[in-house]
Amino acid sequence: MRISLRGPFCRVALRKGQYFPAIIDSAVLRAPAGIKRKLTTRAVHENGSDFDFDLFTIGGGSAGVRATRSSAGFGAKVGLCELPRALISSDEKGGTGGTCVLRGCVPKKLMALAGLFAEDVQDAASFGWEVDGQPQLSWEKLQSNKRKELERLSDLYMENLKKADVEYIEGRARIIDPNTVEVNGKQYRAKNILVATGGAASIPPIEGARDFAITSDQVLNLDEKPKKLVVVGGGYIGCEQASIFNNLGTEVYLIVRQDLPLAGFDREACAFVMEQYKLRGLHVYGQSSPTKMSKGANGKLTVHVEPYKRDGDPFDIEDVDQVLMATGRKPKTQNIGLEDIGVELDDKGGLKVDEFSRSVSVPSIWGIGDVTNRIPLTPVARMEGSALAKHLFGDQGDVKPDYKAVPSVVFSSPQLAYVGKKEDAAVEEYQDVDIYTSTSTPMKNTLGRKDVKEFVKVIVSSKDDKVVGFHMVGSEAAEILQGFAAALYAGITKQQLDATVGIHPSSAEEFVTMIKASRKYRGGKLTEGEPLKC
Ligand SMILES: Cc1cc2nc3c(=O)[nH]c(=O)nc-3n(C[C@H](O)[C@H](O)[C@H](O)COP(=O)(O)OP(=O)(O)OC[C@H]3O[C@@H](n4cnc5c(N)ncnc54)[C@H](O)[C@@H]3O)c2cc1C
Ligand SMILES: NC(=O)c1ccc[n+]([C@@H]2O[C@H](COP(=O)([O-])OP(=O)(O)OC[C@H]3O[C@@H](n4cnc5c(N)ncnc54)[C@H](O)[C@@H]3O)[C@@H](O)[C@H]2O)c1
Repeated sequence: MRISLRGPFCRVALRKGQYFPAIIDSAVLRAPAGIKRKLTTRAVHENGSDFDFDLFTIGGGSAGVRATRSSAGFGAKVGLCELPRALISSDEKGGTGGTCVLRGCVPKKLMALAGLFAEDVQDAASFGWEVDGQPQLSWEKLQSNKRKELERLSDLYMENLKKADVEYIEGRARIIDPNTVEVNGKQYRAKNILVATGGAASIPPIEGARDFAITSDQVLNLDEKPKKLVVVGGGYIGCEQASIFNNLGTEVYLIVRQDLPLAGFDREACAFVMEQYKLRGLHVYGQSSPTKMSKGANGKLTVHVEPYKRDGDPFDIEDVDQVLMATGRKPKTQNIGLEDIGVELDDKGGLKVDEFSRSVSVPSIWGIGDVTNRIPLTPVARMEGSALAKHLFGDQGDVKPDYKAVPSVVFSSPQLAYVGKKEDAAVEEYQDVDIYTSTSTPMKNTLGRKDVKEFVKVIVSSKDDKVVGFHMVGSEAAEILQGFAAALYAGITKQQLDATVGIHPSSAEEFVTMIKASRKYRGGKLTEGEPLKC
């Protein structure tokens, strides 16, 4: 099939600097029918000069790669610049695949899976398996196999970009003017510049932290397994890493500023997951924050912890091998030229964009993924990338990212997953709300670790019977919640949920078998059931 482009600038740049008459083979470009609308404006005259690219992307992480490949799929001429590869990131090092592939989701999940085998061995004994001696973990083998897999994936990302006819440029990009990017001393002109530079760990000004503590990049690449680890910060990274190392046999101390970790999650689910962490031997200190860390002559660290916004005694954690600062991440918007061309940033340094991901101050600049400080998750970064490609080069008119039902999971042990509203937010928004909860022992644990429990919660807006939130704490919560996220997106009612036949025996069936509400709110006030204690 062939498609023709119309208009005065009816030509197409298939390779940088090479222009061809406007008949292109859509099979090569994989462009769906009817994409002509925006391609007629691609890589052509503006201010009297040709552009090298329709779109130039800075950053080859989840966001940048998706936007770039999708744009190329629509027939746009696209370039992408990424830093040379390294597992520990810096201003000069990065690598295709970005945080998710090289120092985020993927290595984290591999490490989490490694830790779960220890639990499995424990559970297997209650099913009659006899394992001779204590199973031993080869740290070196785990790290080396993990590294190979990350490199394989990163290479694959690069190959796929090249297959999609994207011009790949390795180096550090800097924006020179609203349509020019410089890499390795060479300038590239682009009609649109996409900033997808992600974020980096931020370390608060705690005495000794910059000298002695590590970030998530390093904790995923340690040469030796720490015997004793202090994790500062009760967010996603803090809870996941604390849990992972606890499962791998490290003595772990998790320091959390609030009473409960995971501030953005449902309080009842957080209280439940924290009990499960403690049950597995994790030391959790709530309402606490470290104020100092120092290194002794034996190379071991001491962490001084003070109560946070409460009375209480300070204490020291001694003989510590590593301190992980999991205290949040900052968008990477510095030293790439944004400030020089007047690109507006938000108060946390994120690139300020409108609902279509366009910079609010410089129209040729676009931003997606973690750099924009919206929802810093890989599937969201990808969704923003797809939406942008459609918006710029597709045939569906204006397209914006859809944040209607973004599910989220903490890959700790157990996992905590949710989609939709948490209880307090649902009550505030809908006023009349029914809460259904259930606690159970997973079948896998009925013969052994009986204190391992799972928790599910369904939140319903009672006026229209719509389910507005699903929450789960459990070993398979991530796998189970994905389907319920689709149901929530589609607007499922509680009646429809009740009419759904369960899968028996499973943990998932709890979601479709809860008949009686645990609590009810009317007019924003609790009218039935016990108030929440957390
Ligand atoms: C430890 C950890 C675990 C995580 N786990 C999960 C998870 O389980 N699930 C989930 O959904 N999300 C997870 N995340 C979040 C997820 O990794 C990010 O939301 C996602 O990677 C963001 O993608 P991005 O493309 O916006 O940024 P990034 O993936 O960070 O990509 C940005 C890229 O830009 C490059 N770059 C920066 N500056 C320049 C420059 N000047 N020139 C050229 N290139 C440049 C960088 O090298 C980098 O490769 C995790 C994050 C961390 C840190
Ligand atoms: N499974 C996942 O999807 C996953 C996993 C990891 C990261 N991520 C993404 O990456 C982002 C960053 O993760 P994160 O865990 O670094 O950030 P976060 O914002 O989730 O958590 C940071 C935590 O550090 C605490 N903190 C900050 N300063 C502190 C101090 N001085 N003392 C004690 N505690 C302090 C905060 O209260 C907060 O609880 C997340 O928002 C998430 O979107 C996702």
